Amino acid sequence: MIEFKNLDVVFGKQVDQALPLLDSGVSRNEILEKTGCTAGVRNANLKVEQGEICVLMGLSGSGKSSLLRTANGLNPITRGSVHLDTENGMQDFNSLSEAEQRQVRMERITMVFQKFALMPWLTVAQNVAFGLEQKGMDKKLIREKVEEQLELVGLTPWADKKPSELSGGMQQRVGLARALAMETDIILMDEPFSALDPLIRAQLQDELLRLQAKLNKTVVFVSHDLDEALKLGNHIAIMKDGEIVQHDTPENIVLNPANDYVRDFVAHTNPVDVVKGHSLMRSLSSLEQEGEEYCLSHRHDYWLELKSGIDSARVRLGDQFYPVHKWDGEGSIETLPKQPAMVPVETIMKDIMELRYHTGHGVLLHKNDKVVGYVGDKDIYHALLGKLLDED
Ligand SMILES: Nc1ncnc2c1ncn2[C@@H]1O[C@H](COP(=O)(O)OP(=O)(O)OP(=O)(O)O)[C@@H](O)[C@H]1O
Repeated sequence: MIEFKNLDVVFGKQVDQALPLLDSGVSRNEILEKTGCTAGVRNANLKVEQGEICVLMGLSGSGKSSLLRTANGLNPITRGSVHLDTENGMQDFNSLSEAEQRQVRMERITMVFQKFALMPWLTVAQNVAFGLEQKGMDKKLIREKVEEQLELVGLTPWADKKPSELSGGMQQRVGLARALAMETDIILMDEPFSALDPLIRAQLQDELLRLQAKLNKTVVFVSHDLDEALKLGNHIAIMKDGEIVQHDTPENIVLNPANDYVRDFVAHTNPVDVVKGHSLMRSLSSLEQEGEEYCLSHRHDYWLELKSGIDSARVRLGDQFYPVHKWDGEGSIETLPKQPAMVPVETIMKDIMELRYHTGHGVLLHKNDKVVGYVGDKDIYHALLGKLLDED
């Protein structure tokens, strides 16, 4: 976990003069005019939990990198604090001695850069090994770890090549492998995919999500691309002129923008691509229950029968029973049987609508193999009419 508390970053010589202006709400431009200082970050408060990807998003110059770089000491903290999970619990990074800070940086945090920052004279494997050697790790162990990481990002055959022999996307995979090899809990990513072309970029985003599902890191990810933020972020913090103006789930950012700045960002985003099953559904516990059956629709005499586990689930329409088909997102919806579908709660609304359309049934949702809810037409219409979050 990492937490930024009341954090200000002011660049310039006359910081003492700039701070009172910052506190009285004077604009960034005026502070610059009066003192020559730039308010990079203003009173940022942000907590990123273990297992979460938090995307810092905003226009160029909004302070994303300045905030990110305080986490590992690349930018000075003018005021406020950054707290990190260490073996001694949560600790204020600035209160540590220099030696402790160095150790925390090495053991708790790694960073992936936009321009990869690989060493051109070293091979792929040597680049991945570099940080581990700095740590003083045993040679044999390093070899094992490097092999493991290269395997994880699909670069095993390229281990002995130089970075210049690799494409941009592959070089960034090396950057990712190098960061993962350090086995730190926290990974800072400063526009890591921005230099890549769209197809490779999408592949690396998928790869990051796949790795994250497995590795459960605390990731702070800077991006100026809303689609990327919506795809990757469990939470998104939108920054403007150094301030975090909204910190929220992707769905809330799109459906309930906090101000016009955020509204402009999301104006062209289709909620159908963003809203997930867990926000749409009626929860199982809220459905009327009769014995082993849960009511999906009284009007249609439509019920979910759940005797024991998820595999026993079936749906009854009048006196006709339908087995439930589990779908995990692989393959095309059009080829699925015309039976009620059971999908993970994270499934996006677009897929849920397509499942509803194709199967002729409402869609059941599960989390870790437990049935948790149901999405019917009513729930879809509610969301489309923007009523979703008002009701929660
Ligand atoms: N080392 C520095 N010295 C002086 N000013 C700086 C420094 N680093 C950043 N700034 C200023 O702080 C403000 C925030 O910059 P920052 O790089 O954090 O924004 P950003 O949102 O990451 O932008 P980008 O997307 O362009 O990288 C800008 O006005 C920038 O000029």
